[in-house]
Amino acid sequence: MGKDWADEVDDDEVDAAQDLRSRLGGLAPESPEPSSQASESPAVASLASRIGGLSTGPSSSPSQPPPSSSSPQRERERPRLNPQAPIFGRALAGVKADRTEKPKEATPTAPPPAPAPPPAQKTETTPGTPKTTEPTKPAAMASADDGWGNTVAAAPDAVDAVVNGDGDQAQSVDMSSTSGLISNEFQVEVKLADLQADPNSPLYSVTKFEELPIHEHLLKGIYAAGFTKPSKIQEKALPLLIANPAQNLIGQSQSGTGKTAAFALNMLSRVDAALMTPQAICLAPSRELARQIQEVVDKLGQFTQIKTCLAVPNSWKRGVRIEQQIVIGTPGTLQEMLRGGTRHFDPKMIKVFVLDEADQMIQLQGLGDQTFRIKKALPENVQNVLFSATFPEEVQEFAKLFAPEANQLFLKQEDVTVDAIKQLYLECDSEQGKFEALSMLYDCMSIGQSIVFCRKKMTADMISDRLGQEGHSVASLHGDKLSDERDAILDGFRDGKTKVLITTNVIARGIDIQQVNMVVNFDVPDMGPEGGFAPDVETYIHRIGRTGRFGRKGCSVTFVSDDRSMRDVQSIMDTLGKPMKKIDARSQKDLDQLEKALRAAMKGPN
Ligand SMILES: Nc1ncnc2c1ncn2[C@@H]1O[C@H](COP(=O)(O)OP(=O)(O)OP(=O)(O)O)[C@@H](O)[C@H]1O
Repeated sequence: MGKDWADEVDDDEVDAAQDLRSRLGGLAPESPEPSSQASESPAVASLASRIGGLSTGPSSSPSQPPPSSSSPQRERERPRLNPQAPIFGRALAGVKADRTEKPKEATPTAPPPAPAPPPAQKTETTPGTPKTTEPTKPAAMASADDGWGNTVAAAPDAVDAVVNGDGDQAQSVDMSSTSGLISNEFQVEVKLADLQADPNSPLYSVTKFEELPIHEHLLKGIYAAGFTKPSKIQEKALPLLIANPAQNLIGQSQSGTGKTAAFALNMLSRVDAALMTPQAICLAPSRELARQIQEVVDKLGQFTQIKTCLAVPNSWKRGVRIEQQIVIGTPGTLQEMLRGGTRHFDPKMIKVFVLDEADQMIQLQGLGDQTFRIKKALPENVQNVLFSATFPEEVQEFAKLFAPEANQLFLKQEDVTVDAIKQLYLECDSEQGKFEALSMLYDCMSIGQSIVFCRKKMTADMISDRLGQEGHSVASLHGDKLSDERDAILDGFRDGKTKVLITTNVIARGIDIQQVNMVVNFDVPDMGPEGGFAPDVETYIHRIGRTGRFGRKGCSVTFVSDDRSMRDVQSIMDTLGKPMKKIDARSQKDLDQLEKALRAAMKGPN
């Protein structure tokens, strides 16, 4: 399961390694004061030592960033990127030369007009600006090779479109401008109707929202959000969640399939807007995810009088009574709120307790301790709702203890990843080779938007600085940044002001930015020192799940640079039962193929 040993955690959490079962039984020792920042484990340097043995690449210490003093020189020597030219031939020449052998009921105030679903064919623009345009025109597309020998359709000119092999979806990207830091106009059109009609799709359902037991004010919110039909998890979970008497639920569904709306609608259905006190709590592992969930709840609940309160560091005032019906936050801040007894709100009024990313929220190390303490303050008959894209077997057992007699919706292991995400791995010679590759990938990464995940905050900053020096539009986000800064960085990325976000596991889970069409694992995720640095399959699943949201396509590229990272990737492939396409950074043919495949997978211009 995902570990937070490097930087995954919210900045006000504490670690605890107590036995979960005993905590479930009768815990409640006084909780420690949360620290103000996530700490960097000293063990994070160990990747460097593992890589140390390899490669004849440029001789920087693998644990260190490439020497910055050498960068400007290299930058001057490197030809400027030309969007028309093949990317990798130029880029990795040095790498190739250096390569050696490698191993309830809402209380409405005004009666609403009867809600009506939006048209089935949905067009979305950059978040927040719903816009209707003509559907994409697959007929205008020309056939092309996607780089792997599959035929895809490619549209010419400014709007390039690709229909996937099954012809089940049409998307287009309009890149009116692809250069400049803040000037791109990015537009994605998605036709979901066909996808939602495919019984094998996690987005499929036989039901309409009106057939679910949802209040008409919430139906209005659903349609205002642009949803036409429920996804599979929504169709299955909502009737179980909303039924009375309330029952616990543990729900698993692939990343990007609409779990948030499922638990948000349940909270909105169960709280009473006439009562000016919290009645539902939703916990998430990061401030970014908590903010996002709040936005979803606010949007779906916009035709009710229900209000939400964000409980993350610097978002609330100590001593001020909380009157909003739904509190969404991170465990450390919730604990702080509850530390004053009933001063901020009466926890005995809570009816619903939701854990998003639940497997992480109840894990032994990290957030679990705080989560369990909060649960102890709530009434025994609270409805416990646990959602995640991943529930490793051992965590399923804990989840069932946390939410006794829960209705359970679990996926088969082979179904946990979304097929629309094309998974690749790129063999590099060394850490330095990884930087070279990343720099050269930038043209592909910036066709839409991309997230680059690294193990360490320091690496994220260093990559960001370096790409920035090359004139690229990037930002880094991790737990060492101040709260306001973190918010501004993610908002800027959401708004498309930044094309590439370099980050740690802090936003590996839950973050929903539809235009992200590429994820790069600069480092293969691992379990850290407590997990013996074993590959972290769950974190891998969540990381790549930042793309391919609700039927969109995307691709992930995982960098390997030594025997160990290769073994880790192999192990992830074995666990998921899905091969990743290998790209050899030494092979011009492979690199050309990669570029072609990435462009095809990301609907970029060919
Ligand atoms: N019924 C629907 N119709 C269309 N779009 C939907 C529907 N439900 C959710 N979405 C959209 O799908 C996207 C992904 O939803 P969400 O973030 O809830 O996924 P998730 O399952 O929680 O993913 P993760 O496991 O990564 O947290 C969001 O942009 C959301 O607005």
